[in-house]
Amino acid sequence: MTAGPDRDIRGRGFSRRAALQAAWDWIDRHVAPGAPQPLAPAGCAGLCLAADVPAARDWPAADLAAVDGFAVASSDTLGAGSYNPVPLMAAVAVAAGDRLPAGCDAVIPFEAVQTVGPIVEAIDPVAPGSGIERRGAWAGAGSPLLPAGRRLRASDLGLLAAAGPALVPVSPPPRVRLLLAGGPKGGGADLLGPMLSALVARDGGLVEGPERLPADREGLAAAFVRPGADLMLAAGRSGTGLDDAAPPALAAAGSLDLHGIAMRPGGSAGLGLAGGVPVLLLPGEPMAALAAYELLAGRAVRLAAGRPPGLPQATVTAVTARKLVSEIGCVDLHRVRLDAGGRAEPVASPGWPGLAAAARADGFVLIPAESEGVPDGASVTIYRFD
Ligand SMILES: Nc1nc2c(c(=O)[nH]1)N[C@H]1C(S)=C(S)[C@@H](COP(=O)(O)OP(=O)(O)OC[C@H]3O[C@@H](n4cnc5c(N)ncnc54)[C@H](O)[C@@H]3O)O[C@H]1N2
Ligand code: MOO
Repeated sequence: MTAGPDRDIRGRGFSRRAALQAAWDWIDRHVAPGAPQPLAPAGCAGLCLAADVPAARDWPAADLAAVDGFAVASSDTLGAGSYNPVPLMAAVAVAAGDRLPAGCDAVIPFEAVQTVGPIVEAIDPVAPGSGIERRGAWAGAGSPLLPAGRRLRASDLGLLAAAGPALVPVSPPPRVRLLLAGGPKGGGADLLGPMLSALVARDGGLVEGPERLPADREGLAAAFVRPGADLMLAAGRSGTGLDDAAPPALAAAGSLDLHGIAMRPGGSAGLGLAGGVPVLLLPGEPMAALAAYELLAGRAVRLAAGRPPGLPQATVTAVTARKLVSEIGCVDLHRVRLDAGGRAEPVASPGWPGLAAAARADGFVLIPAESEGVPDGASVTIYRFD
């Protein structure tokens, strides 16, 4: 058993750690986006659609010229050829984007006609629909425009202005309370506030804090039960030391459902509920906090924001320059850099702390729990830090 709400493991150490997959399952069961809000699309860049959005009207709204030339009835060009120019008495000069005049069903580009004085002559027949954009060609009223879950891109805002409804249902950004428990020891600077705030914002959360609190069980428990947050992250004092107040504080405020996760770095992370709100406990050691954010907390923030739960980093495949050793039963996060030959070279072992090593790395490779690692020359997926 991992520590439950009633068992204080301070001074005893972890007897067993939960599988990372079990922590993901817990997050997927307990975290959901907030009720959809109808918002004007202009303010929705980066937010996620909470439902499918169909086109509200035909786009284009009418048949339009797609080229600069002469709008014609295609039947008027029948039999035209360079030896049989056909005068087009009803041709109307149009520019691309103009509404097609009544009675016309094609546009002949300037290059495909000859003019004799004021007379325009077709030197080739045109098919109906040639040189035009039909009404509803890009989207017909009621047809699917954007799917639920879509994180709105700049171009989507254009699409919605063209053919979407006045208001779209979006998942509101979750309010993420960021608590720093205890802070750095030995008078160092706080690294976790800036780093975790940026990560939460990256994943679509609205940061409340960071709030610095002493490593005190009552004070932390009070911060956990305070209403107003959709999700909470508490970083620092998450381990098994005598000063590690965050796990017992969460147990007192609600429930400590998992503590100790089979991953490196970040293995002293935990999770539970306070006042019905999911709480993630992250280690204080900054590299462990980064790993636990990426592998656990980030998933919760993205789900709460209505985003896909998987890692958001761009990936690249590379061949290892050296063996990546891994501990069986534990997901290992290897910081790697790409060497001059484009090969993945480890910069530090998963058990070695330090954010400085992350700064020297281009990304990370994840070795699954069942693997002893990968040999040199093997192909791996790198999640890029940038
Ligand atoms: N018996 C065992 N001891 C430890 C284990 C274990 O499995 N058995 N795991 C180790 C691992 S791994 C880690 S990681 C740490 C986790 O420690 P905590 O989460 O309790 O972290 P703290 O005690 O708060 O501090 C550790 C370290 O981090 C620095 N820190 C904390 N907050 C900040 C901050 N806001 N900004 C910058 N740096 C911060 C702090 O100065 C400490 O150096 O437990 C091991 N022990
Ligand atoms: O939580 Mo500790 O890395 O396992 O660095």
